[in-house]
Amino acid sequence: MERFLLQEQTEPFITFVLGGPGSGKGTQCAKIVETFGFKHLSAGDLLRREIASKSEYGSMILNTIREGKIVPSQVTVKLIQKEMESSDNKKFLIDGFPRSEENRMAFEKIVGTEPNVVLFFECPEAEMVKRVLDRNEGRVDDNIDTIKKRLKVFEELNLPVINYYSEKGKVFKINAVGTVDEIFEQVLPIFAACEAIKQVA
Ligand SMILES: Nc1ncnc2c1ncn2[C@@H]1O[C@H](COP(=O)(O)OP(=O)(O)O)[C@@H](O)[C@H]1O
Ligand SMILES: Nc1ccn([C@@H]2O[C@H](COP(=O)(O)OP(=O)(O)O)[C@@H](O)[C@H]2O)c(=O)n1
Repeated sequence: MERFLLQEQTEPFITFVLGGPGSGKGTQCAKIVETFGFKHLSAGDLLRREIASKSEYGSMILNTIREGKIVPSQVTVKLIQKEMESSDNKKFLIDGFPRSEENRMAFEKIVGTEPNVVLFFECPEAEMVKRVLDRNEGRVDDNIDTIKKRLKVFEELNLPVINYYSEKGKVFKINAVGTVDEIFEQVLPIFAACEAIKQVA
């Protein structure tokens, strides 16, 4: 018992990875995981997994994604929280979340913490549209009509979250145009210079 009480509790290190649809968040997350050993939690992947597992929320989530809208925060935050709690790795890359101020406030309330770092992949709309249409993963939302809706939702609901964290000095803005390696060259020094990551198990 005493051994557990004496065990050091380290705070998690949380990075939110934001950017419009197709800006390259998932691609860069894979490189960050490879280099810095984070646990990657993609909100979109967790929601798609719920649809595939035919959970009680599956059809609601599918309809919401088809419309390019945002799934109720309660549902998404619970999925993220469950993954965080069951992970031994406490360095988290939370990708595609928070997508709205409602998402952000629900995370802060339910998980009870703020991110250490927010990465924002800034990409022109035409490039995002091209990448999403070329993605070819058979996603129900990678078609021109849904992309237009997702871009509108990004501008109206996600940019305010980026502004909120910018005012807190937490946002690192990355130019998402270029090769995957060129973009990662901008990401690398952010984590390489971060002493706090080294304190986290
Ligand atoms: N720097 C890049 N240049 C060109 N295409 C890219 C680049 N980064 C990612 N892609 C491609 O663009 C598409 C969207 O990238 P992805 O990482 O899935 O974006 P997001 O997670 O932001 O939706 C994928 O098909 C990916 O292979
Ligand atoms: N926090 C989130 C993340 C994704 N989603 C839904 O999942 C869809 C796909 O998100 P994603 O992050 O996998 O993909 P991209 O739009 O970044 O390409 C979004 O358009 C939303 O419908 C959500 O509702 N809430």
